[in-house]
Amino acid sequence: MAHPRDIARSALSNAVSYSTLSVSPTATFHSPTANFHSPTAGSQPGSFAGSSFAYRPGPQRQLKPFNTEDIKILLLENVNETGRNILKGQGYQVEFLKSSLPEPELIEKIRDVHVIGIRSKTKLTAKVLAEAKNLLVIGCFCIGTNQVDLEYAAKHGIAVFNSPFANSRSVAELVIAEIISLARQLGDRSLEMHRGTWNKVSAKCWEIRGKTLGIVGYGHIGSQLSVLAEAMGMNVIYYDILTLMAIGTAQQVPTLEHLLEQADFVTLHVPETPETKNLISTKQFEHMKTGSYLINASRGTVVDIPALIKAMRSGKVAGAALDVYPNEPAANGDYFTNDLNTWAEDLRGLNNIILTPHIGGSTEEAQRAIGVEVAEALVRYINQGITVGSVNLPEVTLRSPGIEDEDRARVIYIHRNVPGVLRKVNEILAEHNVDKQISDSKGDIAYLMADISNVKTEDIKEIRDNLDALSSRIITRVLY
Ligand SMILES: NC(=O)C1=CN([C@@H]2O[C@H](COP(=O)(O)OP(=O)(O)OC[C@H]3O[C@@H](n4cnc5c(N)ncnc54)[C@H](O)[C@@H]3O)[C@@H](O)[C@H]2O)C=CC1
Ligand SMILES: O=C(O)CCC(=O)C(=O)O
Repeated sequence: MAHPRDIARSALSNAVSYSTLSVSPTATFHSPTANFHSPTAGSQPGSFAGSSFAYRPGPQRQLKPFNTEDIKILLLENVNETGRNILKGQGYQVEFLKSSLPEPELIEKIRDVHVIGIRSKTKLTAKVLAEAKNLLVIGCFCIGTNQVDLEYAAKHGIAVFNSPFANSRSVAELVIAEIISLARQLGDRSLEMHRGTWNKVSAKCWEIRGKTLGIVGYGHIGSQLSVLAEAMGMNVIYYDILTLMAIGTAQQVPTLEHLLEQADFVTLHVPETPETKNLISTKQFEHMKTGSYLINASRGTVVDIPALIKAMRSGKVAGAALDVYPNEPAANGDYFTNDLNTWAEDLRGLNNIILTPHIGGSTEEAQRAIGVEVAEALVRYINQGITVGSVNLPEVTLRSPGIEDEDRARVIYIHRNVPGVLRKVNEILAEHNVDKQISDSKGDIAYLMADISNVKTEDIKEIRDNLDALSSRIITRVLY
């Protein structure tokens, strides 16, 4: 018996209507530049703002198997208007909420939608996704994707996209500000003045010139930070599980301990994974230099906060800046207290600690660029089935048929990666002319895309039904 998800999705891909012709859709495979300022560019159907790679010059047909207004999108967590405008410009139904939702409300809403857009707070667990019977695709309007059960999503043919580096610069700049602020105890001095106290001190206040910055995780953010820190006269060392090319005169060190023993400032830029949980805990604080500083703008689980509190009380750590926490409030105005994290009051009572509400990527430039990048990826996936940039499905693309190419259809078949599938699929497609075909796999999941010609509207149902009947099938979509 067909799963309700499949029936709902089938309803979309069975609707037989040739879509209107549009201007040339081109593809953006790189983050738009950070100074992208046009909230409306790219909002017209089939055009993509900030495109850096147009893979077919002439006019192309926009492939859609449905009426665009049937597509329901839920955007949570105040997704930037650049993204909202692109999705609305396609004619999709877009519901926009400023905050994340408690799980019961999320489950209620996710049942109904084909697309969900989130940022870092909304947890799309297997339990939540199991209720999302219509869901085709998830857009994470941020870098991190740890909040989504990527494996469950892939196994159920739900694509996940993110914006891999549009906010990296914003995070790196925040960290530079924090390094100086901690070295000069700016947070404490400012707080004292706000309370009416003049406290002019130089003891244990330092220049950052000549100090060593230890970067844990030398990816997009870590390497960007490396450049900025060197420009300010710091020596940079980094630790990463991968061997990575050093930028400038930075040096990779072989172990985390080497880094902790040498660094005056330790800053964390790793993803949330089982390996990075409590990456910095009691043992690691022991390795740190007395009077050094810790900055965490990665994920809250990476630092053992009770251990940090002890290390700061003992003077081992002279200051810290935290932007992320194991449990974060759902919305602005909510409280950050012991109800959320049992140690919150102790943390707030420490000296020289900068606490920010997960604002590392919160700049106008970053949010605008992320809005464009993720919304464009969603449009490409919904309208053309292109998975380039997906974090959980194989990355597959084909150039779209031109407007003159009639009687064409694009078959998308997401399936379990088991032997013999291609043969069976090609038997089904054999009655038509297969113009182009591409297939790729990622672990247990494979994604096949074929553009076929010589297809009549009445053939489409048969193709779908035959593909749906294969035991390897996860999702079938036919776009035309
Ligand atoms: N505070 C904020 O607003 C923001 C926070 N973030 C967080 O920052 C994290 C890092 O971002 P990017 O630099 O863009 O990621 P990235 O993927 O470009 O780089 C992460 C680096 O960490 C390394 N790594 C992974 N596990 C490691 C381990 N156990 N030990 C040492 N190195 C390890 C990887 O090899 C990689 O080089 C994101 O995953 C996200 O969680 C990202 C953007 C904004
Ligand atoms: O600004 C946000 O919503 C989340 C930023 C972040 O942590 C990320 O991009 O991974």
